[in-house]
Amino acid sequence: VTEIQWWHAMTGANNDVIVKLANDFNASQSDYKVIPTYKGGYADTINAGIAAFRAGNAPHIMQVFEVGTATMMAATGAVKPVYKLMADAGEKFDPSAYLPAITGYYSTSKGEMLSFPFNSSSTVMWVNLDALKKANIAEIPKTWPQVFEDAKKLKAAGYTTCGFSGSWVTWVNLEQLSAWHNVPLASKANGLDGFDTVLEFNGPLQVKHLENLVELQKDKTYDYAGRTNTGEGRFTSGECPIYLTSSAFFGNVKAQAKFNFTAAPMPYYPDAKGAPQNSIIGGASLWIMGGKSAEEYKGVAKFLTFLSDTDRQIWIHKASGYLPITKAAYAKAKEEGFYKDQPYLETPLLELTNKEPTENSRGLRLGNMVQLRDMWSEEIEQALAGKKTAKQALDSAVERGNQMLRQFEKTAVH
Ligand SMILES: O=P(O)(O)OC[C@H](O)CO
Repeated sequence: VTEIQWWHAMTGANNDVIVKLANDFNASQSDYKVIPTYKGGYADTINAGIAAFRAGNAPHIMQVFEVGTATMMAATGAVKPVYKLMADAGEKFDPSAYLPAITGYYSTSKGEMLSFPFNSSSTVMWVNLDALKKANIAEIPKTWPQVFEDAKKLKAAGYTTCGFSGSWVTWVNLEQLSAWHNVPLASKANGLDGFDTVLEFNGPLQVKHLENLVELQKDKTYDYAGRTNTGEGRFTSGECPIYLTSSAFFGNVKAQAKFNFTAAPMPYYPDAKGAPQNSIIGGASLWIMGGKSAEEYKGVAKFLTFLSDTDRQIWIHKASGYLPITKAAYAKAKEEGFYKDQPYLETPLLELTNKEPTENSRGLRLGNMVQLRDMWSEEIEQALAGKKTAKQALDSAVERGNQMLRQFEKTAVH
């Protein structure tokens, strides 16, 4: 049996999904064995993978979050592009079978798919419906001003430590916020059109949004919940009744929340022209590492085909809240009437396709993004702590970030 190592970053309900997929694949044939290993959060996993590659013992398959895409693309030689893998292995593969909003993120401008879009998500607003009832809020808020107003009512109704919050602070409040309002995060289509991109997220919209969060943090109408998704338990425990994070929070919400819930579209500022635009994807894709044998690659290719199967895609979608990645799976989920029962699982798909994407909403691809996000988070934390104004924090995040981007341009081979 040829072993295939799969490093991943999934915990909770989504870890169960990974383990079941590997077990089912292993049971379906006897030539290959996929062995999944949890390597920590997304940042830990990419760092572990890069270190392992340098030491000559990289896994075959590595799950890399969407913002690690530029780093992986620039790592020529370290990776085997998916389109090449499938062709070399003689595995049937049609890139047009996948949803374009997803594959665009992971393909070259020529449409060559570099990584396999395994788990794509988008940001949604998770809502505790019982809490809304308790606070006499009749409608799910659609705009940011409504969220702020409702969060105050929720606080008064007993949710004293957190009216609303969210995970992945930069993803939600800078990256998705910018796309959803059709304003640039960075030039050159947020870096998709070239590594010589400059950050531009210190504009009026982003500054105003951060000012609002800073103001509401003072009495915990908003309460910061961290740089990654470790704060998500604050929604399922019932502490924070409105919570913006990934659609892939679904598995844990379903298993843990003892209240009625839904996932609504991200709020928008009604005075912003053109909002809401469309959201961008989050989640991760599978990168195939370089330097493995033809036999091992054959097994990896078969595993990617196994993952693309329509019914399996629907199962992943229903179990996790990640998106069905193929057009066939999305169409079948609709036909089955699935979204009539659970409309909230279609929310991220409707956001992604809300309008034809613009230069500001096709996606983003920035080098050193793991480090960028950490630094942006640090600046936002300083503003929330009252050590800097929102404008100062975002100006500094842009300036420091541009230096990191120029560093990436100098050192990356691309
Ligand atoms: O929780 P996920 O897997 O949907 O990922 C959320 C963000 O996109 C991570 O960068």
